[in-house]
Amino acid sequence: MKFTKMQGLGNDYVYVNGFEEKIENPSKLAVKVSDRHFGIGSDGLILINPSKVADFEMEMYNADGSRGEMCGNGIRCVAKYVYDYGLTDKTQISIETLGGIKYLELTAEEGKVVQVQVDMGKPELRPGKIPVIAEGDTVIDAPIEVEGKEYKMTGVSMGNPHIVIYMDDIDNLEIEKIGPKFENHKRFPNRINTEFVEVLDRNTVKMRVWERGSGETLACGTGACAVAVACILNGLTEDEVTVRLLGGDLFIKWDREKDTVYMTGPAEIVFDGEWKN
Ligand SMILES: N[C@@H](CCC[C@H](N)C(=O)O)C(=O)O
Repeated sequence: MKFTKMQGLGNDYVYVNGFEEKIENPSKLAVKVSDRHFGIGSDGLILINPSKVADFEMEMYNADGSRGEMCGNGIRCVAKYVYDYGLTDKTQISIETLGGIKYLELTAEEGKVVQVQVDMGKPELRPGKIPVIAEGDTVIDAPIEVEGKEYKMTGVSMGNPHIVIYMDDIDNLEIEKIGPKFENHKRFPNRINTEFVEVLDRNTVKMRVWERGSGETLACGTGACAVAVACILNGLTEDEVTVRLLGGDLFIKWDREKDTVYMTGPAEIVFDGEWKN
């Protein structure tokens, strides 16, 4: 099986061209290839497939083999893959995901994509749609008890489920201890991606993420969008936010008139390879 290892701000996946390769059990393959000792090493697996309703389809799996509806860093890499490897010559493309069809604008230099802007769509705030078990129409600054401690969460779906938790010092957070407690908390029927956030100023925030199905990653695109939406809803930032992640910065804008979120960031190819297993 031919594959390409790609990363967006260090959030790395194994990409397989579904036009050429037929994968029988992608969930099982995701677990194998993601292993950083016995596999290729990645946060998961992404298949790039033909689509009947868009230019391409992105089929995304986490490192534990579970399916993710959307992947912000992954979708920018899919855009780079299809352009750089000649599957399209368009710089405006659409990609079908389980979280809806996304529209992307590619910036290319000397025939290679260097940056991608993604229209990530409308943030979903209704608890039942995220899903979060909660009373009311939204989950904004709402209490949640984890391991005997009360936190305040804001819930947002960007096609996949997120909660945002504000903290003073995320650098010293023992995320591998607390992350799984949020991920598997009984109030999240589909588990949850959790972003831990420090607000730096009205246009800049810093975050770490514990991803559903993959653990701590260096960046999460849908997570950065959820964080920007949460910060704006909580009155902490303006509508344009630079989100500082462990792997680098993402630029997020919530266009309130169109009620859509734009994410801009890089995508890179690490290497091509052949999987023999
Ligand atoms: N890293 C991704 C999100 C991947 C899916 C997520 N773990 C889930 O299960 O929803 C991103 O960049 O958005």
